[in-house]
Amino acid sequence: MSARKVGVFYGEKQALKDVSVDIHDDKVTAFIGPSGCGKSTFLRCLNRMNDTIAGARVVGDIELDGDDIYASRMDVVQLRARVGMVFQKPNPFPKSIYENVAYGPRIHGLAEKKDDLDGIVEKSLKRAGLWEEVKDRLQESGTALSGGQQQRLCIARAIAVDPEVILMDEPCSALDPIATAKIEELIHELRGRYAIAIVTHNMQQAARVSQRTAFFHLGEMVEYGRTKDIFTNPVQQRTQDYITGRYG
Ligand SMILES: Nc1ncnc2c1ncn2[C@@H]1O[C@H](COP(=O)(O)OP(=O)(O)OP(=O)(O)O)[C@@H](O)[C@H]1O
Repeated sequence: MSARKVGVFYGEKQALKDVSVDIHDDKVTAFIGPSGCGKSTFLRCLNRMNDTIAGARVVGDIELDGDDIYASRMDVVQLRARVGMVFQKPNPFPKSIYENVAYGPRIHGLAEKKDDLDGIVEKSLKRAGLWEEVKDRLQESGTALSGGQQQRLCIARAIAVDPEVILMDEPCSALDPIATAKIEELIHELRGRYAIAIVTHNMQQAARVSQRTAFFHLGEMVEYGRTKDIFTNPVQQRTQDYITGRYG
């Protein structure tokens, strides 16, 4: 995906200006920066989730495989399958584990027969690292799982519709350290198969999981580059100040 000169307004107020970033196929891209700098606002531009916020307006260009995602002919439901999203708080549907994963492929017509659907559910749960824990209880409610399991279920749900990109908005902030480590491990495993963009408050996490990092401050994207360079040799003073803990 590529974003060029993206800006977002909430009513009259401009929350984000002139952001240009590439999300590479085989890399994890982290968005870091202090609270309120616009990381989540930018992430939501990438699958048009800001469309759901009254008064939000997006300017600039965002392309997925060369297609303008804001073009009027773009099918937004289809787009959100191609660019899946995982939120801060795990949000499984109040349905069975099986249904949480099967719902998307069913409405997108990805399975003709029950066997096909079973196969997609199993594959998605395996890729999300949850299969072994739930294979004997697929009919139990998704909401009865632990927080970390629920978040992996949400990742399986995103994977099930065969996305190209997965967006993660602080996916570990509601989880304990063990569940967090599992999600980070999973991000490593998913890289290569999906392009991943992750918003995180946690700089150590960004350094651990990503290969590219974009640093946001006050609605601007201050610096974007290889994660190693951003954390060891940033070009901008504001990046340096943030990573050394002077603010945020
Ligand atoms: N729905 C909304 N309506 C109005 N203003 C909003 C809305 N969502 C975000 N904003 C404003 O846009 C700016 C950027 O917010 P955003 O949530 O994108 O920042 P963030 O960097 O993700 O912060 P955090 O790390 O705290 O989640 C903030 O000033 C915020 O108050």
